[in-house]
Amino acid sequence: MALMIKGGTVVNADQTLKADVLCVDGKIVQVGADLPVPAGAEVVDAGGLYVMPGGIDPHTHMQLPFMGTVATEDFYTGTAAGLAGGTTMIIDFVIPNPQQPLMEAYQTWREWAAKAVSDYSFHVAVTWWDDSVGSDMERLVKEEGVNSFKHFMAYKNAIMAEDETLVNSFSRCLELGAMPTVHAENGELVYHLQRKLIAMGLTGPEAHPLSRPSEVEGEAANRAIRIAQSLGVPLYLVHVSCKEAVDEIARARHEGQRVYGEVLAGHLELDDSVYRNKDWEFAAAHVMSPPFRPKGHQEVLWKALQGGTLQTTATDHCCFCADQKAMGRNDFSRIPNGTAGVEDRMMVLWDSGVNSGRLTMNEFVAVTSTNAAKIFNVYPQKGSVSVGADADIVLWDPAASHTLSAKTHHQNIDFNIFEGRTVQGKPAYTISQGKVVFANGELKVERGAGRYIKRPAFPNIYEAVERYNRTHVPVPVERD
Ligand SMILES: NC(=O)NCCC(=O)O
Ligand SMILES: [Zn+2]
Ligand SMILES: [Zn+2]
Repeated sequence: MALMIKGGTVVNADQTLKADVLCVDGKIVQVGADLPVPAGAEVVDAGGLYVMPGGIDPHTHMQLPFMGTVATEDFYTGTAAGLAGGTTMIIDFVIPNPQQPLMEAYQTWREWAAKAVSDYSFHVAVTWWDDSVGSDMERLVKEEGVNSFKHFMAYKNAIMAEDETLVNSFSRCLELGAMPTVHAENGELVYHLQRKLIAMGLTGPEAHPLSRPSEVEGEAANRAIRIAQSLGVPLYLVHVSCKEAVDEIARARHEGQRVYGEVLAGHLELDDSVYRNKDWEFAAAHVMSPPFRPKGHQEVLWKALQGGTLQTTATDHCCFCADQKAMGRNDFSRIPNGTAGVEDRMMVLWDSGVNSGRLTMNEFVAVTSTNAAKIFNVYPQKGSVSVGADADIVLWDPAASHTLSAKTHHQNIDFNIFEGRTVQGKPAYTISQGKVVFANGELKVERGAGRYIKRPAFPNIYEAVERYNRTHVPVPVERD
């Protein structure tokens, strides 16, 4: 099946050029000026549009069982919503219960994800430790194409990884050529502050950010970074939300450590005043962790993204509706944590990033797609409009505007944290595996068309990591 994208402007992370793009059987086979249209090819007129790599959201939680309920967005509805927003690949998370074998959890998530309509991949969480976990990590890397492992430093009495687990798992990641990632919040402190606030009579959503102040994230970010430094392993911090964590990443990078950071569209745009809204449901709908931060942190995050301290953008898409949020009516610590955004991320990033002059179009592509593809080692199969790449493409209309709203979005949730915001710049067409799956506001998706994408271990930074570690092996002092 051939698809010709005619007359557009190709925008990659490294260059912009006027070119046609020919896709055959799901791959890009030609990029160049005035390409002839093969007989029988479908033609899409990209005049006035930017032809960019489809977005990669490296942090989603479709149908996650969490805090006594299950996220409403599943792999079918969630990947469809992603396509409507120009995101053609997600990296979701397998999260085993403590003591559950990693392979068993992985198989469960693979079954759940079989209905996805766009390509997807998995990070696997390490929530506990013994030798069998290390063996399963090896199988996941070598047989299943998993090259990143997640560690929740928060959620005590549930999925929190203790320091012992972090040290063992990070070391195993180094041996296997995988990337350790962390949700950086000091779970012990969060637990303590939650109990203290409730004892003081603060039971509403306004207490949520007070139980997880930015120093709680800064401490955990520093701890994870220092553990990674001691072991000589690279590290990726998910949903970096505050100045304290940015400062730790900047310092580590300044000192030559390979540390990467992700920021969520929500953390860039919203502040913690949402939790003090008089409407309980509105405030609870914003409960996610780390929480939205006091005014000032957003600009720090934007500068860190612009300056390269943070490299990727994500959503942490994790949908809970009003009836689920109501589980925490009398105790904010029981409000299921999570907000949506997989459909909105690219539009918000374009509007606040490119339209404001914070990001060039090429930088936009880097932070919404290419950098994630590189860090998680699927580049240039993903994250690039180039010959040989997967034909996952978004045709972006910079002139069109769109109002983000729960009334019109495709996300399976009754709330939108960007409700009512009108953005300029949106996908006119989304192409997945060489097929038009979203055009002029209409989705044309096929249940199960999404493929599981294997991500090989030892991304190219590992060449340098291993060489560096080899030249820093301690040697015993020779004595008589
Ligand atoms: N972020 C959030 O509040 N929910 C999903 C789980 C996580 O990523 O921490
Ligand atoms: Zn998290
Ligand atoms: Zn998450």
